[in-house]
Amino acid sequence: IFRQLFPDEFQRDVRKYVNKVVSYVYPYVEITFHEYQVDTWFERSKAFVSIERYLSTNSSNRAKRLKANVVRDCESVVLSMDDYEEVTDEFRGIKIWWTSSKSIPQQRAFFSYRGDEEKRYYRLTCKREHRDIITKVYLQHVLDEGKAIEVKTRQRKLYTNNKSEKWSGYRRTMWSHIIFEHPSTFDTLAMDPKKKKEILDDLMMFSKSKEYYKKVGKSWKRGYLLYGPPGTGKSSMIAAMANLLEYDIYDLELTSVKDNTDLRKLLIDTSSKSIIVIEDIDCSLDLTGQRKEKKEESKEEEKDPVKKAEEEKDKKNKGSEVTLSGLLNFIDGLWSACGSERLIVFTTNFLEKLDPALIRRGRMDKHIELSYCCFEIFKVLAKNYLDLESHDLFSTISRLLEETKMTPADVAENLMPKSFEENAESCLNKLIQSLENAKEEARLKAVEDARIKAEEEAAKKIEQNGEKLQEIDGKLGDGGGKKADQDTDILQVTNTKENGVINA
Ligand SMILES: Nc1ncnc2c1ncn2[C@@H]1O[C@H](COP(=O)(O)OP(=O)(O)OP(=O)(O)O)[C@@H](O)[C@H]1O
Ligand SMILES: [Mg+2]
Repeated sequence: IFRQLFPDEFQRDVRKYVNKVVSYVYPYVEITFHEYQVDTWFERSKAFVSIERYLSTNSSNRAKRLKANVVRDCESVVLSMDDYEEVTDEFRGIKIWWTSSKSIPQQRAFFSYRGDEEKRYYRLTCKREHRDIITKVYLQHVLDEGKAIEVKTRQRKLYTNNKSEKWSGYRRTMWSHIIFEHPSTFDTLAMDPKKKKEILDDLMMFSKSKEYYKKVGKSWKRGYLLYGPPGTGKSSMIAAMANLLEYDIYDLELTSVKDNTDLRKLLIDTSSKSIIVIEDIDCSLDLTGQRKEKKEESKEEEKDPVKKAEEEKDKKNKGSEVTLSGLLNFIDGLWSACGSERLIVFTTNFLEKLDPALIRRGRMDKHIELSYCCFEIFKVLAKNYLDLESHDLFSTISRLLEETKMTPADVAENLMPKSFEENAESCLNKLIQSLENAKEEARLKAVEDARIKAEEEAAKKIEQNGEKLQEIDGKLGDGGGKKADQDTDILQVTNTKENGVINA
């Protein structure tokens, strides 16, 4: 009626004054939280995510229309407020209204980008007189609660880094992830119980030492170096650590990182409560080699410029230019202090191949050796795989494990039933057979090695004796028969090749 009765200009003026009067007497304050902020529009606003979580737990039974998200592989459903829904919350006797809404763009551009998608937001409304307590106390409470709920309900993720070249452009992602669902735990991990307890205590202590690290002036992170032959449980232990502490895993593939700067960017983009893993660090990059190469290069004289350009091009194509110093800075440089509660884990099969600087305490605080299967490890595996705590065959297995080396992976493989006919005893017999085979193989190998060694030594002696012979020949030749006659009465030289002994 208003629109029909009054001309446009008048309507505009009336609206302006009505708004002024309303804002003067309107007893409420409104605060809006957008899903995407202007400066970080490739990442959802953390406040928005926290509010979403908070409202979904605290108000979902009051809202009438809900949205459902299925998490953890269809195991549970998380409900959140649907768009244009309103719920009320109460904080210290103050009533707060939350509405969820979205602004829809007027027209859609042909090329879609974040700017023309629907923009969701939450709006908080409260009475004006409560403004201070709401902005200073209540909002912090909502953010903290939201974060705590996230920790409780979050799906843990396993990340891997994308190749540096793929980072550019809109929605750049340095890390790709899948939901982490490895079943390994410290219960299923077979290792010496004493050692296991020590590691468990160490990890639990770390996760509860926020204040302690602050007090001693260290950033809240810890380095673990896991070393041992293939198949001794290094990767399984990382999964068990992540499951114990409920951390995410960042599996860093060094060869895909272009240079030290990109390595730093990757580090900044990792979240707290995570494990950064570099597997087989000795094979990832020839870090020490690169250091030598650089030294040699600097010594070289001026190179032909064409050759130099070609070499540089080659280097670029080769991929990673990450250096040892870049990696050292990654672990405990100034940038490593960003974020907190992080474990850095390296694994290697060859401890001796690593640069001492890389594994010194402070960088890799705890060195854990995972080695061949002993009887203690076997007992855990037998319990896990066959539900056996004792058996007559255990003593034979114990003796054989002392006499031969077998990795826990091999033992586990033998203990696993392969058909419905197999039972615990047949699996144990299978293991005994494998152990005996391994023992026999080891014996034959030792005999072969000894034979090769003896041959090498014999060859070496013959060579040395040949040299001695030449020396004596020389003496005889130089001084003439006379001198030799003075020195020796009889000189008889034989060289028996079989035993490499010289008789002179
Ligand atoms: N200590 C162990 N406890 C329980 N299972 C183990 C253990 N060691 C090995 N296994 C079994 O062997 C398999 C291989 O182990 P894992 O991948 O952890 O070895 P790894 O030490 O990481 O080897 P690599 O050095 O080759 O990466 C796992 O699937 C696991 O089932
Ligand atoms: Mg492994």
